[in-house]
Amino acid sequence: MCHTSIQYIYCDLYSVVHLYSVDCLSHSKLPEILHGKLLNFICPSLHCLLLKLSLFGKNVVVIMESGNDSSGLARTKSEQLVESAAAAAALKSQPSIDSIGKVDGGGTSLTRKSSWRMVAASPSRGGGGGSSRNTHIRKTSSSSVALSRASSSMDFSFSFTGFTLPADEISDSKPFSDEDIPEDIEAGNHKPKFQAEPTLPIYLKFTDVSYKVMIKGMTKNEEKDILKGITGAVNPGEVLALMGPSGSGKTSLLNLIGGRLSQPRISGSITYNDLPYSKCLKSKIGFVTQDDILSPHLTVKETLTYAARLKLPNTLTREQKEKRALDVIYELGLERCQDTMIGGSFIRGVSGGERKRVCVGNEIIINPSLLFLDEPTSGLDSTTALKIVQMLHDIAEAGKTVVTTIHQPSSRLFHKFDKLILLGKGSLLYFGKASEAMDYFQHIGCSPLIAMNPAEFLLDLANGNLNDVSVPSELEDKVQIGNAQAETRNGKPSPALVQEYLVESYENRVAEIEKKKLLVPIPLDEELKSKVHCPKRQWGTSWSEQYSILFSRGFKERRHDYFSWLRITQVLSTAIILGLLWWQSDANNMKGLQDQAGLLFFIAVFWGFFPVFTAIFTFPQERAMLTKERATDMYRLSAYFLARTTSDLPLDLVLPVLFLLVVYFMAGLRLSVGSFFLTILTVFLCIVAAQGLGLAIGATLMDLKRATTLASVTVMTFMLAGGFFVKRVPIFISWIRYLSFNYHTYKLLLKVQYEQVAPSINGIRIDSGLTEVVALIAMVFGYRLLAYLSLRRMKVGGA
Ligand SMILES: Nc1ncnc2c1ncn2[C@@H]1O[C@H](COP(=O)(O)OP(=O)(O)OP(=O)(O)O)[C@@H](O)[C@H]1O
Repeated sequence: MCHTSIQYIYCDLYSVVHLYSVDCLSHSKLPEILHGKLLNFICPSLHCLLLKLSLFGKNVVVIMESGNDSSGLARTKSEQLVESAAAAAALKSQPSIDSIGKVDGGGTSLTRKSSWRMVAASPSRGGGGGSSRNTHIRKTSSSSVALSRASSSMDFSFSFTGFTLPADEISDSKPFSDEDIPEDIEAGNHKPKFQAEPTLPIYLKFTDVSYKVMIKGMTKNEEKDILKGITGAVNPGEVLALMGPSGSGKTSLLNLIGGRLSQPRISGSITYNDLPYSKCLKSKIGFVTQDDILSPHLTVKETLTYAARLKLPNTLTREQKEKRALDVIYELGLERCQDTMIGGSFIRGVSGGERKRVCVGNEIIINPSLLFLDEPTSGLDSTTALKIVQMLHDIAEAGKTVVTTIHQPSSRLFHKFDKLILLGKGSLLYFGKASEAMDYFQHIGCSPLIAMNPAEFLLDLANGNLNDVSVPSELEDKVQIGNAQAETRNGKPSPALVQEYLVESYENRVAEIEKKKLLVPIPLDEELKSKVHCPKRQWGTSWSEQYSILFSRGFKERRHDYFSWLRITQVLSTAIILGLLWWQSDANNMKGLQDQAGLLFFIAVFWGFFPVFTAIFTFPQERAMLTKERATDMYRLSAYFLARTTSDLPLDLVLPVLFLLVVYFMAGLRLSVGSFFLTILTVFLCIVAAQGLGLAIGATLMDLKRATTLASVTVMTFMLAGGFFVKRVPIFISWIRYLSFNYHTYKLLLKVQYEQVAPSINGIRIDSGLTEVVALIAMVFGYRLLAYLSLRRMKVGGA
């Protein structure tokens, strides 16, 4: 029976707001529903509130839903809505909100707690048409979008303090339709193409996972529990969210189940298709870290193209790989910024949301079976965050398994997760369907008393904060007994007690059931299952290809360095000052020769000093990137190492040539082509040897402070032992000069200039120079080998 035509706004207390148009309502128990809802609202266990406002002559109903109890859970949202709408129709006869308050005496608390100030809609517009459209009850996913669209078009804002809508626009507020839903957010409209390609389904299970770390103290070491017996599972097609307060262990758990931690203090079982972690999983896992690890000087397109070329298998051509990168750019909506540099602390680049999407793109480019993300939405506005979570949803829908940590999602985000793990101080407080989390906590006596985003409510609980949350009778008893330790100032149980209660409740009611569920074998045939296990690593491309891609990437990354006017000016100005000071020096007399020897020693020191200090930064600065990329077996370390060290060589050649072109001729050094080129060659050898030392120190210590301290001591020692300052070095320390590249360079430079002038200069004997050349070449390779071995022993996740 059609009672009325009414448009109303449905709001769940998690701030999801939906507009509905309903005109055909029938319900035989309207008064009961009304009374029930209002009474329930006053009781903590309640879930629905109806208000009717007669404002500006319009019939307006707000329905707020604060979660479901167990019976509510069984009902669908649309069923609840039909009930609510029916109640709304009944309310039409009620004069005002005050009269509702009088029904149960709860009006005061109702207005105080929720303070919905004004909600309005015109019955003539929303429901007046009597068309079939008006009887349609929209599904929740699109309706939330509809409201945001509707709210902007109607110019009202929504918050927990209510809506505000200019009175003159109330009657103009138009009902929304399907066309109103923005394309980019509407679920399912934006299906990724490549993500739909079939991948190996991976079922992830983890049972009783514990993780401890050793904290080093001044006097003794202490063991700290980071995770305590966490159990959970996630299947292909699902998004599992890890939630909890800061420091609760989300990242640690994500790293553990993502195969990124391999320490002896880990216990429990983690399986992928019922098999343990194996190295070949690296190429099937995408892992988006909390910090965006990207090269700031590459553009979005370059970043994704290099990732595609390195990660994708050789079965694809270069063009296909580049096309895949473009597909990812398109799928992630990065077309507009594809030629923008990523940027960093000192260079303005893409926005935070775009950078996060590039990070995600970097990982999904391989079409991974398992995708892990650490706080992919932190620092983003709610719309961008929603886009990212919607994207995760799409990825999961394509058959991937997605696990993400999330800090404080909005209610819209929260509803996009399939499963939820709630952690509190490393303990499991809840594992199960995200949609059932509120019911579970209501079931154990913790219900929100006011409008609350479920995520906020859950985080409050995990923090042990029961403000605006009903206190379970068990805890109330403890407080009433007068246990001082259990009570806080406001008469609420202490956070520690709340957490203890939540952990125990989960252990007693759910944990065992969930563990039993995990014992059920996964529904895959053995052959498919075993594909997660293979004895050998799988590289995307061959060694030579990896080398050439990394060389080209390194070259592009540092192109700004190569043509940095600052560096060129620095070198040229030093050269000019030297040239002026030693202007046309004459080596034919003893004083002039002594002066020139001083210049040659300075050249040996100058080109020994700078390369050490620039090379020191190489590996510590790239450590995060290297660890991230090596953790996914993107390339071999040897290919990276060689590419990284050789891609710097062009600059290392250009600058000393410029320098010598100025100094050599201004200072009037030996005018012969051979001498000039031998001088360049000597300086070049010195640079490459010194770089090797810098690389070795950086790679061994991986800490810039310690590395620069060690380097300054070493360089100073080598300089002092270089043969210019001290002539008579005590025998027991004289060996040190043979380690000094300054000494060998100086000796070679003297030889090139004066081999025909004198048998020894400044106490340094001029000989064939072979020893010096061999010593420098040995340093070039020896220091690099040391650097390489140091990098090898560097831990990468899951290696
Ligand atoms: N290797 C470690 N050594 C010492 N403490 C550690 C180590 N790893 C983790 N912790 C500690 O374990 C706790 C959990 O850390 P984790 O990073 O997993 O928390 P989180 O929930 O991800 O926090 P956030 O949301 O702030 O990122 C923290 O107290 C952290 O200090």
